[in-house]
Amino acid sequence: MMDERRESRIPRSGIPGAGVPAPTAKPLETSRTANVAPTASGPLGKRKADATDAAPDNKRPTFSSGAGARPTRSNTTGGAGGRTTSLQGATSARTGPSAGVGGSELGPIAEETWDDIRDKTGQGVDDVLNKKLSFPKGTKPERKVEAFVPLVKELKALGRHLHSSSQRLELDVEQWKRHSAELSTAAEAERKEWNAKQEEVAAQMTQIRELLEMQEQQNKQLEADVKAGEESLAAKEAALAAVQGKLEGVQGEVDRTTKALEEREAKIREMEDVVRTGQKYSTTLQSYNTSLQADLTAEKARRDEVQKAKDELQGQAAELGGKVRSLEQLLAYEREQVTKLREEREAATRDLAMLRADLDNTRQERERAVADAAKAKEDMERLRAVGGKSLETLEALNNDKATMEAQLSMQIKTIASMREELAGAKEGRAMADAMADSRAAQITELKAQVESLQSSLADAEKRVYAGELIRRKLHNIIQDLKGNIRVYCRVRPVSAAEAADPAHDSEMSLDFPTSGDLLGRGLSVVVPGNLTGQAPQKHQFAFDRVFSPGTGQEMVFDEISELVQSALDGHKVCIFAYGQTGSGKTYTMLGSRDQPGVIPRAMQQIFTSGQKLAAQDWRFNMQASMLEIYNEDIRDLLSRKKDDGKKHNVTHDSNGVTNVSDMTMVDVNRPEAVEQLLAQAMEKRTVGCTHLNEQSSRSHMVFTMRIEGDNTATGAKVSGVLNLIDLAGSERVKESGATGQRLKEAQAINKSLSALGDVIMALANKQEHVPFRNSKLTYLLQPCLGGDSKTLMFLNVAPTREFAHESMCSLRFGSKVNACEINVPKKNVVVPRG
Ligand SMILES: Nc1ncnc2c1ncn2[C@@H]1O[C@H](COP(=O)(O)OP(=O)(O)OP(=O)(O)O)[C@@H](O)[C@H]1O
Repeated sequence: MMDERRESRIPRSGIPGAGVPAPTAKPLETSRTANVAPTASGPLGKRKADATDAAPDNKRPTFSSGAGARPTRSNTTGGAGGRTTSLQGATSARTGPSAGVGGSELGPIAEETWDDIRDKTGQGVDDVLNKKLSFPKGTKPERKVEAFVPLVKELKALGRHLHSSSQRLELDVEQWKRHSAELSTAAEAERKEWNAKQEEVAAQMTQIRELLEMQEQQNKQLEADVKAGEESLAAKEAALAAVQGKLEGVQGEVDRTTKALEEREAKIREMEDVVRTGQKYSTTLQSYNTSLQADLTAEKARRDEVQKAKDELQGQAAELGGKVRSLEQLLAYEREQVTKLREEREAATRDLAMLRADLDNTRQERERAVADAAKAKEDMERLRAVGGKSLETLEALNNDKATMEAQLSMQIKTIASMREELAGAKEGRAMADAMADSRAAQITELKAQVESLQSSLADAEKRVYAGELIRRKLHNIIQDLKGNIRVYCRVRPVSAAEAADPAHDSEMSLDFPTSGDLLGRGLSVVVPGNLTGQAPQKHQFAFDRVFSPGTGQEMVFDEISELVQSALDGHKVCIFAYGQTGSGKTYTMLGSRDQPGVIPRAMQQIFTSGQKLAAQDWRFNMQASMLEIYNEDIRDLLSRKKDDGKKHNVTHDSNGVTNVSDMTMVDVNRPEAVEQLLAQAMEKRTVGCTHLNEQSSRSHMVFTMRIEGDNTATGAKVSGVLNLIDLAGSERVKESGATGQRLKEAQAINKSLSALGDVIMALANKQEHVPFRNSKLTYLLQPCLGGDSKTLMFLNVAPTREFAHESMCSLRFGSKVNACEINVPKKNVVVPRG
């Protein structure tokens, strides 16, 4: 700062005495501060004196540091003395070794550079130049000269400094000139280039101007168009405003429609999702179905094989049974023989004993006779000896002896023959014993054979039963997968009254296949011809199962027990009986005390299974309700009052569970409780005598059981519903002979059944609208018919020709129902997390 301040005092016109013109003060400063490079304020711009910044740059001149290099202090450092510029300094310099007097004496003094002096004394150029020395009077000239020496040195140094600065400046100027010439050349080239570019730009400008003119013309045209457009727009806007009003009105409608549409679309999307999922599921199910079908076919083949084996075994068993019977007869005969022989042997033994006794007697008698003869001989001898005995006595004695001897020989013969007989009897007994033993061995062997045959028969029967169970399960699975309503057709037997009634055509109109694919599934009906000449016609039908008249209640229930079971597994199950009046619906669903039907058996099964499942920590809570639909009114059959007068409404919740308002729900936990409820309900149910059925149901009866189960160990929950429905029978009003109240009932029944027919048709034809709401019955059955319930219909049919037309109608209806697809039944199970 100090330097700058001082140096600024250098006159701009130049340094007097330096002889170097200073173009401006700046070059001087430059030489002072950086004598190797022009300062930033110089014409060449700022340049660092740093050697690393010496990169060649064509546009900037480079300066050699040699010529302008500032001498280093060591080069210039002289002795310590002679550096002061003041008198006081001169005084101190006097002690220096170089102190001398006069100009010649200045030569040997080491020359200080101006920079050293300036640094040391802090003087500027002006200070030195303007320095004046004054001496007191009488100062000796030598002293004065001495005093002038430092000033001279300073001036010399300044002179040298200015000289070298001027040289450097000259060099700089030289370089500057060179650079300037280079720049001029470059500038000239650039100017030429620039001129060329300018010309180019001018040409472009001309083009642009032309374009602009064209654009302007177009703009004008456009403006005119816009104006015309604006006018027509204004006109249109006016028209639009008029339409706008109308449009706003329509818009509201459109908005509403759009909203409805969006809702519909959302629903459609939802449905599509459901359909897609369903399709995926269906594909999976189809493949599963195919594999099940294959399994079923294999199972059927196995069943057929087993059946064949069973038949063979049964044949063998029958044959063996015959053999066993004949052997048993033989055995009985042999036993009889053995008994007889035993008796004979005992009789022979008894005879022998008697003979032995006789023999002993005879022996004794003979011995006695021999003794008597010996005595008589002795007597005779004695008489002869005495000489006086008569000849007659002797002869008599001889005769006695002869008789006795004859008797003896006869007895000996008898004994011999008796001995022979005894030996023969003994032989016969031994033979009989041996025969009896061999027969007994044969019988044991045969018994073992029979037992083994019976056990293999039992095995075969077990296998047949197991195969049958598998078939039934597979059938049920397939039914579930198909999602169809199952139809089991049941044909009742001809009643005694029908058989006895001469006016009743009690010939069978139905026929059942005895073999082949439709065995147990098919039936044909012959519709008799009529007076108009129409020939009798035979129609074939096939259902999921057909029960011929001989089928008992147990077997029928056996076929649906799986379905009932699934209510306990959390499914909605619906079983209903349909058919003409008197065809056996109530018999099938309720049965009698001796022959209980589906409802009591289902209850029994559910309670038994529930108890079994208790071992696996399941607890069930069951509630029952019963209602009838009579003349389109719902009545609570479990209400204590005869007619509670309540209006009952049917609703279905989002899970497809049906609720009927104000119904009596009874907790049931044992089958007997259900029996009581059934008895109570049956007393209340509307039943009447008709021409066709003594105890005809005049209403549709619905028994509902809700089953809630939870597993105390796993926390799983199930919720199932079992709907068991006994529909009122369809009837031809004319033939039923109904009048008055019965006629009204019949009409209501027929109306609701025809509504059921409409619903079935709509479902079978996959119509968009299904008229569930057309009757209380169809609305109540909606989840069973159109939902995800497992549904089965008993199609009850009367067997005789009398009812052939009604049977035809029922069978056709059954086929339609069988074709109805409902959703794949789903289980209501909550499985706890983790
Ligand atoms: N499978 C069967 N075996 C023996 N008897 C039967 C069978 N089916 C029905 N019956 C008898 O036939 C008669 C009529 O049966 P049921 O009352 O069950 O008919 P329904 O279809 O319910 O008639 P409705 O519609 O008039 O009520 C009854 O006496 C019943 O015992």
